[in-house]
Amino acid sequence: MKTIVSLQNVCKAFNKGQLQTQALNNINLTIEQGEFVAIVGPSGCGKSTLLSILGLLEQADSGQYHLSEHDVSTLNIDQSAKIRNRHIGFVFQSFNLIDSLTVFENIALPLEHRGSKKAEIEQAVNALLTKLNLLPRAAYYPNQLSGGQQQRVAIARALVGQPDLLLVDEPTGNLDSQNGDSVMQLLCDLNRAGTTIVMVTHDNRYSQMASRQIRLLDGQVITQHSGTTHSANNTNQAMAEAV
Ligand SMILES: Nc1ncnc2c1ncn2[C@@H]1O[C@H](COP(=O)(O)OP(=O)(O)OP(=O)(O)O)[C@@H](O)[C@H]1O
Repeated sequence: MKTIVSLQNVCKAFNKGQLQTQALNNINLTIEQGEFVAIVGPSGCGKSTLLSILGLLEQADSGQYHLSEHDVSTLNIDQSAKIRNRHIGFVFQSFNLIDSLTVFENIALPLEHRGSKKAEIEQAVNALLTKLNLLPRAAYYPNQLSGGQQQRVAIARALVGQPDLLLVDEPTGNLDSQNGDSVMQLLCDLNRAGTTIVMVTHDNRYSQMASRQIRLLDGQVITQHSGTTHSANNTNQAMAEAV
């Protein structure tokens, strides 16, 4: 099995005036291809910082980060952007779609940045629109969509470049429970089809649907549990049991 993420002794501190916060303290973590990992823990324990480092939005102060076969511990901004575009898809709680672009154009963005050919972009975007039941909304703008539809567009945008790793930050945080459940169902389906996912969530119901839960406290990994390998049935069962 291919290792997608390898973190060794990763530390990250933030300085504000005289105050220093050790957001991550010696994190060691390996994530294999095809895993669905939930990162959980109380507010301030370092979940978002860890996701930002995994997504090359922040750099660790010390330690090693290998993403697929690349040592990405010490990249400059341009190198990080290039690796991020090729290897990482990011889904945010607040969707982060561009309001002035249509659904199609939003999803196409990562491939536009990559300089892909028009025909290739059309094929990839249309395939995802079909897969995620968004084809009838291709020409809509984000503010003409429900929250659940917007999050599906954001997921399509994150996937269009066929990343090695999908990073998902509180994907259901801005959604009602029905739309939240359907976005989680989509993530489980994508994982079953092979997508490697790391998700930060406060929602115990949803973290149980991942194949592994990593619990942080004060910037350290305190426990790791393997959950059930989800099938369509036990995804529904996990939701039902957790209500
Ligand atoms: N840019 C920053 N400047 C200063 N301190 C920061 C910064 N970002 C995070 N921190 C601090 O680092 C620690 C970890 O923050 P982080 O946002 O990673 O936690 P979290 O587990 O994601 O919290 P939440 O669940 O509330 O989103 C916190 O104590 C936070 O105050």
